Amino acid sequence: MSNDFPASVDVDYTDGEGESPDDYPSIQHKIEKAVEVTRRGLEQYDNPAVMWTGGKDSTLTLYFINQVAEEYGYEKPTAVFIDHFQHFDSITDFVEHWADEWGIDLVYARNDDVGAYVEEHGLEPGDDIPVDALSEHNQHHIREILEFEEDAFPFLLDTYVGNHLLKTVALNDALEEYDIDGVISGVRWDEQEARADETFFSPRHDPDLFPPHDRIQPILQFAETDVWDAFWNFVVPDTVDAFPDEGYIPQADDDLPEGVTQADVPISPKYFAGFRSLGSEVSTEKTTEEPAWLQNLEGTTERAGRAQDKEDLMERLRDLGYM
Ligand SMILES: Nc1ncnc2c1ncn2[C@@H]1O[C@H](COP(=O)(O)OS(=O)(=O)O)[C@@H](OP(=O)(O)O)[C@H]1O
Repeated sequence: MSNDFPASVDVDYTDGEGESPDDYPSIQHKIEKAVEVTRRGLEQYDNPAVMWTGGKDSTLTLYFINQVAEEYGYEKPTAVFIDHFQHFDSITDFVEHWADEWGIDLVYARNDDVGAYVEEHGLEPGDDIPVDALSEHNQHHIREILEFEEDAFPFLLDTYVGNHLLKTVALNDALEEYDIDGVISGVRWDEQEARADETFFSPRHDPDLFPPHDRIQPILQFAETDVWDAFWNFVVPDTVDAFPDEGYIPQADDDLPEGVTQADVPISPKYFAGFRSLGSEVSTEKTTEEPAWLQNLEGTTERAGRAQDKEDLMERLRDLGYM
């Protein structure tokens, strides 16, 4: 691992070590830290980018970026949406609408080689993709990096080969193409065991695995319930004039302030419909129709249906560059 990348960056890679959401006892403490990390990130990296899915975590992260950029005069980073070909349809409409509204340059990262095979053969999620039909670049990842020996793998996101090719390889290629040195993402300590030891600035410097870069993770300290608190008390009132400044928590999609519709609120319609997290169309389940923020957040799971979370799959994917 190279120790001199990026030479000019001055961040503390141990910041957040051994901490958990409880070390930030109020929403104010959590927000203060998010702003501090975001500000340092925008200041220290030449070309940071934010990983944005339209999900609640990355949208909250983008809110802090917008605030910091506007207050301190930084350029807003490009937002990278990794299109893995299995998103809910409404998600791209959501990100395009809010990118436009917030003046964000949005780019799509895709593994085009896999995409072309899927398209040409009309594959559905779960169908097999033969390894030897893919490019040398993808075969290198499958054989040398993942050490996967079978002839084919399923076109599914939440699997070892599928997730790596559709998301990590697409991300790595985008880092290279846009020369990105800081990847700002919305990962949180409480959402996944494999993310519980992350620090606010985290190095990814091994050039054999990815274009060397750092991860900037401003909302590690937010538990799921804090994310919703931040939305209804800060993000939404700051974005939608008709919302009271002191915050307001709607009980349903028809319980918005006079004249406001769901489309005016920077929260994906999927959360209004009861989804707690937005993975892929085939891997994400909802267990109730109740809006996400009203569900029993502490007593039930946020990531129902995510096969990635099984065994040590997430750990292995993350070692190879996943978020
Ligand atoms: N496809 C894609 N495109 C761009 N950015 C992405 C992508 N997948 C993950 N991320 C980034 O990682 C954050 C956490 O993602 P998740 O926990 O929902 O992802 S997953 O469980 O690993 O699928 C995620 O934030 P949220 O999606 O808001 O949770 C992003 O900052």
